[in-house]
Amino acid sequence: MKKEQVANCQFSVWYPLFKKHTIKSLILPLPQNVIEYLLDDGTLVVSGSDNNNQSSQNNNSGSEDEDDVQWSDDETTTVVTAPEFPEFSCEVQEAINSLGGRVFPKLNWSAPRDANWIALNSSLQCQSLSDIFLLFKSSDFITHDLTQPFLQCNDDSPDPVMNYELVLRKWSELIPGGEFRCFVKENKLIGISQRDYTQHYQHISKQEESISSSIQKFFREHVQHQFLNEDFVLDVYRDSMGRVWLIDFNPFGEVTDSLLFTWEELKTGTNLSLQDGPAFRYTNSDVTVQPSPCLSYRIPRDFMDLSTGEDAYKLIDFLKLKKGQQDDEEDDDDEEPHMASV
Ligand SMILES: Nc1ncnc2c1ncn2[C@@H]1O[C@H](COP(=O)(O)OP(=O)(O)OP(=O)(O)O)[C@@H](O)[C@H]1O
Ligand SMILES: [Mg+2]
Repeated sequence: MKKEQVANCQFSVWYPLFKKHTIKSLILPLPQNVIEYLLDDGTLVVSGSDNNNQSSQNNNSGSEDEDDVQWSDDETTTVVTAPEFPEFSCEVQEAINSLGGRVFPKLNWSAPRDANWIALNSSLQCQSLSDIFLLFKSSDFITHDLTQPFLQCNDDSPDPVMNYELVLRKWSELIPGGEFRCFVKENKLIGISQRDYTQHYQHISKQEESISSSIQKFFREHVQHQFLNEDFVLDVYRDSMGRVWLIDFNPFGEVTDSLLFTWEELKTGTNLSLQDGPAFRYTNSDVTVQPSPCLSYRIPRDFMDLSTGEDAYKLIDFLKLKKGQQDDEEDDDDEEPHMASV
């Protein structure tokens, strides 16, 4: 995979060419100070959000020697305030409003798909810049775009000059069973995979032929020989009326998830008999339903509840557990750490 091929998959490169066939979107250049804020992995502070940090009430009624938890340390305590980007924020808000008030955010290539669990609505739907910042700052995919977009390229040409951009796409309720990923090699559509392979969708097996032929027709009429690379991966959506929409272009290589194919198959053509058109793969009913591919990016629910104080009983249990552990440690100091004694 060449750097140029990756660069060609940036949103602002393909969007003007395929505008008619995809979801309405706006592209805003990311100011340098916003990029720096996104890359700064200090405390996550998001401006414009409801910061109900009640000022810590220091009524030290409890005896100090009993509880030596240090909530603050005079030397290191600083008041962390969220940086403000008034001009950029106005620009973003205007763009969001003009797209109907709810957007799906991306950078040049990636959406923060690995961070949806952190949002209050557990979704990537955003209504303001602070919603976007919360997702972007929590996402490894966004960091990848910002820091090493050409990591897996194998040519030694200099890195293309980057102009980072915030992409705002009009929010659309896409039904996961309507999403497909298409693999294109030398401008030939060689494979189509159900995108959400963790689920079995009955309609896909029933309508296999009509889905495949409508995607092939869309590809022939609107995409083939019109994209800058001859090898690429195309994401499409087939709506309930049977109309096919373009969702995204991705590089043809390991940076892109090969879903129900392997990259070996796609690159060498093994197991793909292409006489009757592209190979079409979907999850069968007898395949056990698999976990969501982004699960590994989450932190355990308990940590979230503890850190937000969401579940007071959990916090009490946790403190009791800690206290118990401390007592145990005092009892047998030189033993190995252990989880719990039965
Ligand atoms: N405008 C939109 N409104 C609502 N949901 C969307 C929108 N665009 C995309 N999605 C959903 O988000 C998912 C990811 O979108 P997209 O493919 O643009 O992200 P990506 O970061 O490029 O993903 P990948 O890394 O798999 O290429 C899509 O599969 C779709 O379910
Ligand atoms: Mg993509």
